[in-house]
Amino acid sequence: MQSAIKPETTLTEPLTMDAPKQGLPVTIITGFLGSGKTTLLNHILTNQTGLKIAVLVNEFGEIGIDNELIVATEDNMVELSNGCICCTINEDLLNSVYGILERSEKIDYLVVETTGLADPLPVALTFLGTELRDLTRLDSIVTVVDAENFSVDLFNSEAAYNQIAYGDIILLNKSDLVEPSRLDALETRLHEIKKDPRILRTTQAKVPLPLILSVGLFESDKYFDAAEEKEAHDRSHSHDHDHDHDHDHDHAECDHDHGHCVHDHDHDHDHAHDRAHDHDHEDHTECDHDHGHCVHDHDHDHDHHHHHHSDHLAMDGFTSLSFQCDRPLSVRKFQYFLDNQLPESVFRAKGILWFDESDRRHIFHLSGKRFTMDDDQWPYAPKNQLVLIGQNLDHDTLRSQLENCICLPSKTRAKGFGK
Ligand SMILES: Nc1nc2c(ncn2[C@@H]2O[C@H](COP(=O)(O)OP(=O)(O)OP(=O)(O)O)[C@@H](O)[C@H]2O)c(=O)[nH]1
Repeated sequence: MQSAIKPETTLTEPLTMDAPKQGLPVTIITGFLGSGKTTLLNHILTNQTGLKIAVLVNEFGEIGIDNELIVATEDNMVELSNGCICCTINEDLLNSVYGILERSEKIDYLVVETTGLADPLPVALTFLGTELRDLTRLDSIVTVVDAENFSVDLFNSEAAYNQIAYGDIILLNKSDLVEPSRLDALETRLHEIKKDPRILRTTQAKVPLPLILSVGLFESDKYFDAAEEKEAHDRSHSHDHDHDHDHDHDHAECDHDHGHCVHDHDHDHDHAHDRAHDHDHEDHTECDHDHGHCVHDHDHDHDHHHHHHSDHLAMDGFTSLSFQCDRPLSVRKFQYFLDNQLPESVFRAKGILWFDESDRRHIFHLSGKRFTMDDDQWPYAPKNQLVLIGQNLDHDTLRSQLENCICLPSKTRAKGFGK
């Protein structure tokens, strides 16, 4: 494991500390797959009243499940991007932020949720190393840690390591799932990665919002030498927050029509030793008329030459498989899939599921070995959307296993398959 990058070596010029930094305050939420980033986002959106918050969400899976998992609030706006913001100072992210800044309605705060596989540093540098530094003020990086699944070796990933190393605040989340002794051990481990970490133990990412928003930790802590006093400016944001309403599952309506398409987007980040820069894009489109939907496969190979962050997670072969279907699944077959077919290499899954046996919308999450299924009402016509993320996935096998979970419409269908 390489040690963390010294931030001062990555910034071309230090910011002047004389003038208080103006601009849109930004909080970056990072953390490994399934740690609770979207849960934290929903906590913020639900409880932070009085501020107009813009949200940028970057997802690794490519069918945009998150837009259905993020609570809809009247005041706030949510933008989703599927571009890969994990790699470099990113045009897409830059453009999305400009889009927000240029809106006529005033936005008070920006929250960026990165994918679980992203190194937060390039995201931070997008705000610090571009013209955005005059228009925004990076407030803090909040890192969500899954207390149950956090692994000792961090998947041998520098991205996961940097999520901890650059977290101004670490939420040790899912503390309900583990013994206190495990929490103590994890804190010890976090101390080894990071001196004086600010660690907050949480369940469902429920943290008092004044502890994580407008705290001005980012600038003062690490990225700039100047031992400047915290600007009074930072403090002048007054919020009235922390009404801990219960979430009432007010799901955003999806007005995107994804058609009947299955998108499959693999990110293969391949860091060769010579750091040769080499992009390899492949697009396959197959149509499977028998099942009445399309299959897009998008393989995305990056080959980076960043000296500092060499070991991306995706280097270890993390890919995502997206499955969509406008016919119901059989509960029994899906159960069989979970119990007997789903490989351990699938580390994370999330889905909106439609079962033949139920008229409810089922929300499926898997992180590590644990899965949960919640349900609510369909705000639109039922369909299935599922994303599986893991290492070295056998996409073809998984896809055919998932297709075998689909209920056969009727005996009149000519071509039977599966049982
Ligand atoms: N038991 C328990 N479950 C939690 C807690 N926080 C989040 N979860 C669940 O963990 C699962 C993943 O949470 P998300 O908020 O979607 O995680 P995420 O980090 O956004 O996931 P990705 O975007 O896929 O990386 C969901 O089923 C949550 O309900 C917690 O404190 N305790």
